[in-house]
Amino acid sequence: MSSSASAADTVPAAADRGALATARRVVVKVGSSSLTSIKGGISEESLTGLADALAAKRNSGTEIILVSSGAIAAGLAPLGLAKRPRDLATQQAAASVGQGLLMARYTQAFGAHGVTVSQVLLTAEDLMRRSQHTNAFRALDRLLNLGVVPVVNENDTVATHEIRFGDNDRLAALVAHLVRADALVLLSDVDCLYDGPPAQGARRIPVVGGPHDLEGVSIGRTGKAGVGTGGMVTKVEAASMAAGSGIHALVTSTPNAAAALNGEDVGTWFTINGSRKPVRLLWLAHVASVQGRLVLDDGAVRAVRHHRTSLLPAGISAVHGAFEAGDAVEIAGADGTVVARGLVNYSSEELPRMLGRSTRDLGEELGTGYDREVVHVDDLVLV
Ligand SMILES: Nc1ncnc2c1ncn2[C@@H]1O[C@H](COP(=O)(O)OP(=O)(O)O)[C@@H](O)[C@H]1O
Ligand SMILES: N[C@@H](CCC(=O)OP(=O)(O)O)C(=O)O
Repeated sequence: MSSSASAADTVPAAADRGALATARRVVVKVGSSSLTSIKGGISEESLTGLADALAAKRNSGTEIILVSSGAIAAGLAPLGLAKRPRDLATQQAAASVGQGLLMARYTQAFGAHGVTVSQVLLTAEDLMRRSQHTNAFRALDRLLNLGVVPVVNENDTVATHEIRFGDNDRLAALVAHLVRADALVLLSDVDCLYDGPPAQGARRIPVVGGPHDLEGVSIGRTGKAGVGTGGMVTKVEAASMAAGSGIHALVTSTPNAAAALNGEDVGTWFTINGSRKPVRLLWLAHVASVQGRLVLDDGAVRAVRHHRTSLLPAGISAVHGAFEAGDAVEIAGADGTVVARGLVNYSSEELPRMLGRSTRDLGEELGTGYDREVVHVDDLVLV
C-alpha cells in the first residue's frame, strides 16, 4: 500500500471531513450486510441506530436521502428461504416481500423523531433517460423541500438482468449526482477501506485523493456470504465516481453514521478530484453494460480521442454484437484497444451498409435521419 501510506502521511486524516458537518444535502447509502442477517431478517438495533442518527441530522436542517439495500435479505425469512436465491424470479419475490417490511420499520423508526419517510423505487432506466431523470429529480427535490427523508432502492421486482444495477453503491452515486448532493456516505459492516482483506491485519486508508492512492490496494468482494452483493469493489467505484464528479464521499460502518455526519475522523474519505458531469455520461462510463463494439480506423481513433469529435460512419471499419439505437457500445481501435464508450444512434442491422461512407452520401441515398453521426460527441466518454 505504498502510495496510500504516502497519502496518509501527507494529508491529515480529517482532511475535508468538515464538509460533511456543513453539507446542505447528503445521500447516505446503507448495505444489506449491516441492516439484516440471513437468519433473523431485519436487525432492529442496527436499523433503529441508523434512523436515530439520520433523523437527528435531518432535524438539524440537513436534507437527507437514504439509499437502503436489504429488501431481498429482509424477504428471505418470511418466505422460509435459508439463503439468498440464485434465480432472478425468487430474488424479485423476496424483494417484493422485504421492501414493505423495511419501509414499515423505517416509517416507525424515523417517525419516533417526527420525521416522515417516503419510498422511491428506481430502475436504471429512470436515471439514464433524460425525461425520466428530470422527473425523478423533481419528485426527490420536492420531497426534500417538504422535510421528508426519501428512502430509495432499486426496483428489484421489475428490473431485469440486462438493466439491473445489482448493487446499490453505484445507484447511490448516481442519485447523489441527480439531486446535486454535497456528499455521499456509504455505510457498510466494515469501518473503512483497508489496504487488504480486513481480517489479515490490514491497515486503514484514511484518505483517497485519486486513483493513484488505490494502486496496490487489494479490494475484495462481499464479506458476509449471501447478504451483501457488491463488496468493497462497488463502494470504491461509487465513491470514486462521486469524487471524480465533484461530490465528497466517505466509506464507513453503519454504527459510525452519526460521527461521520458530524465530520469526525472516521472511515475513508474520497477527496473531490473532478467536476460535475451529466448523469448520462457517468452512467455510460461506470455502469452501462455494452451491447456491441464499433471498430475504428486509425484516423477515427485520433479524431475521437484527441480532437473530441463525434464518430462518423466513414471512420468505422467493423461492427460487432447486436444492439438497438440508443444502446451503449464500446469503441475500439483496429488493435482491439477500447478507447471510448458511447450511445449509438443506429442499430447493428442498419450500420453495416453505412460503414466507410460520408454522411452526405448516406443522407442523399437513404434519406434524412441517415446523415447523423453514429455517436454524438455529447454521448461519448473516453476510457
Ligand atoms: N480492502 C477492503 N477493505 C475493506 N473491506 C473489504 C476490503 N475488501 C473486501 N472487503 C469486504 O467488503 C465487505 C463490504 O461489502 P458488502 O458485504 O457488499 O457490504 P454491503 O452489504 O454493506 O454493501 C466487508 O465486509 C469486507 O469484508
Ligand atoms: N436492491 C437490493 C440491494 C442489492 C444489495 O444487496 O446491495 P448491497 O447490500 O448494498 O451490496 C435489495 O434491496 O436487496
